[in-house]
Amino acid sequence: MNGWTDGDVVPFLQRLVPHVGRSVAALAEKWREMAAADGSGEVEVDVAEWFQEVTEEAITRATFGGSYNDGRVVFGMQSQLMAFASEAFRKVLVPGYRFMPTKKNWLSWKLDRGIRRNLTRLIGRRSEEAAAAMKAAEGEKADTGSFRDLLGLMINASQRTTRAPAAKAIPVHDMVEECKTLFFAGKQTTTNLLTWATVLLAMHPEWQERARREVLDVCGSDDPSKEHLPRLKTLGMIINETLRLYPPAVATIRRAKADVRLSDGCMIPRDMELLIPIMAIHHDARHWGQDAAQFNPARFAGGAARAAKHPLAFIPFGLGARMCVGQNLARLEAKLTMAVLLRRFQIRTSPNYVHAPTVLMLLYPQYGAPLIFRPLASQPSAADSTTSSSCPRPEFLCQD
Ligand code: HEM
Repeated sequence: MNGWTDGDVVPFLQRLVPHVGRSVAALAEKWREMAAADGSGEVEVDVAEWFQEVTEEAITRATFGGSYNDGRVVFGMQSQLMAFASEAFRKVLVPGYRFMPTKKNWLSWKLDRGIRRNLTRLIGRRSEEAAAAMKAAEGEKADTGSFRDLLGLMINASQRTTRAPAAKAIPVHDMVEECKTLFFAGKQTTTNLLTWATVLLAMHPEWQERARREVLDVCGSDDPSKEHLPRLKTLGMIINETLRLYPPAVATIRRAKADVRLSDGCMIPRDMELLIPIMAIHHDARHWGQDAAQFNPARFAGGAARAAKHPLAFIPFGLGARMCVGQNLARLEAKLTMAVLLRRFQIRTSPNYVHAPTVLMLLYPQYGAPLIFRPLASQPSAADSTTSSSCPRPEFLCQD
């Protein structure tokens, strides 16, 4: 998936802005109606649950683009499968249990077959369309290489390699697995980022107010567009500080390709697996100073690389060749979601909120994230939406 350039990624992400913006605005509208229906004029929602809608829509659009409706069916099935997997993860592991013909296992197998069948059919149809487009473009300077969605990127790469004698096409099976990986890697991680960022805004009203003022200054009476997002610097700092304190992926793994001797004399033999403890590095006072455990977005004012004493002390998306391919999409979703919500609501923690981060593959709030949303007096009209026009600079790609 790493064969894309900034020239491909920027327009691709920009096209997603209106879709993600609309889905957050729709969510906010539901909360506003719920608040209006309640005598108190405010509403308590568990954002850890509700944000799932936003991130599922975003990853489905990013992966399938024009085939969104077909993709939605597939990812709907995968969502159910992931719910079963996370339930199983909470239980005691009984070796071999997953092969037993229990009702849940039957259902999981059926869902898995359905996902593969639907994806294979979709990939077949899209490949035929891409081949026809490529044929039609032969002899012309048409750009069939640029992509509108991630599946298209894979299909284009496969079609190009089919024509290059030494290269191999990407097998359909691999494309199916890549689509499944994108959903798995992109949905819950981003839901957790949105959740922790909103919780932190609720806990820190001074930063919430600062971010809201910035959103109103930059966006005026409009909902945020792709031109506005790069200018929301305070929000960028808040998102980075959220990723530092509550990195959704708490660790990653590497295997040494060769013997390596570290500067302190410690020897890492070839093939040894190393756990990179992202969360621990992010909380290490030697890198972040004595306030390492405190929420202080200001530490990111000079950019992510200069926030800590060591430039690689901030690695929420990993690093190197296998670094997360979805980080710009995740940042875009987070900025857009926070900006849309801050324009509409005052946010505070509910008395029912218990601060208990826990690791269940990812970093979750153990008892959910019930927050209280009070609609602000001046609300954007329903007709307001995230609009698009040309953006000169690929600033989505910077780490703020
Ligand atoms: C806040 C959200 C996210 C976080 C914290 C996150 C974190 C990570 C981390 C830590 C890795 C491992 C990198 C390494 O080992 O160096 C990774 C890999 C990956 N992520 Fe993300 N991710 C996020 C969102 C996404 C999204 C939205 C997508 C989908 C577009 C995505 C797709 C992937 C893929 C495909 C890989 C494997 C890359 C490879 O092995 O080459 N991630 N992510």
